[in-house]
Amino acid sequence: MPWTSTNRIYAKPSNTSSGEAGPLVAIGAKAATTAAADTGGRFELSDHGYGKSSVKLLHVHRDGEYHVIREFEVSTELKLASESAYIIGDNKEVVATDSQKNTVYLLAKKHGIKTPEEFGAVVVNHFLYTYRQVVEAKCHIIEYPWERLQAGSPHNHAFVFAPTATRWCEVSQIRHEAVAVKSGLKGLRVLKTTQSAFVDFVQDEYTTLADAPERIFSTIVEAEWSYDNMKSADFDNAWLTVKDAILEKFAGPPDTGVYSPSVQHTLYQAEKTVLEKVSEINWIRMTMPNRHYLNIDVSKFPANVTKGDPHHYIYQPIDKPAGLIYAQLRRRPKSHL
Ligand SMILES: O=c1[nH]c(=O)c2[nH]c(=O)[nH]c2[nH]1
Repeated sequence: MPWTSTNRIYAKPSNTSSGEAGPLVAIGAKAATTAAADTGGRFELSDHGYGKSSVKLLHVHRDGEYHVIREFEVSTELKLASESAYIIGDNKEVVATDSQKNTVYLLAKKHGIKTPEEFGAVVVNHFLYTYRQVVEAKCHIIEYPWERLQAGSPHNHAFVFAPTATRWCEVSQIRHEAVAVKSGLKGLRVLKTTQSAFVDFVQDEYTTLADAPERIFSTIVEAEWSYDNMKSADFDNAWLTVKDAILEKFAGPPDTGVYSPSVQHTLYQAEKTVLEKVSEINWIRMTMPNRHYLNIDVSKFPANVTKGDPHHYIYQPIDKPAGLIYAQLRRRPKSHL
């Protein structure tokens, strides 16, 4: 799976007996020549990696009668210094994807799972410092949205699936570098029936859209962000703060709402709120597809059939196409003036 790794966050972990890798340069150099030799110099492997996808895992923490659950899909990926498995079919340095799956279960049993981000760091650290042939390890985790059942008061051990939004994270580490963590949410679908407009846009020979001073606003929000300092980050709190900031800037106060002049502006407001509220986040990127709900044009029908109860408004939901609107907001580097 094509992960992109970005900011390296905390200092590299302390060495373990098997972790340091002086000979890696030699192994890497040998590997680089393997493909070239096999193809007479015509081709080279420009990327490779392998792992186990979607290892499903339920973690139950039992503290007397009070139980806490978190359910995940964990994917692992390793990059080896050697290309030999690909080029000449030599598996002697290959940590089997089946072993990677087992490792996920065993690390969860050993360390528990406080947050997906911290568990991801445990997983990538383990692979890098157990196997000297691994040059890069990645872990992608999706969390299933279980919530404690409220039966008058919070239930000790029963939960309800509440898929408001899906939480995910990507943790990666290159040997001798710090862990990089990216967190995200997806599938946050929202709609409001007023306090949304889109007017004063370009009018030219390509334009048919009329100014809409009043319209439905609906979107399915995706957001991803990265942390400045993994050690001081409160990942659960950050995720909830991002979700709440998006909902607050989309919806506004319950009685009056908040006016949106465009999807672009609402998206920016949400990102700004996140950077103001969560100091550990150094950038956030959000995507808000504009899911259109069209007014039904009844003007061509006779008045006697279009006349109805003025409380009823009927719109046509449109799946495709959707507007695609995104932006990334980051902190400016501090000026040294
Ligand atoms: O909020 C919006 N932004 C746009 O850029 C756009 N374009 C469009 O057709 N409708 C909208 N709505």
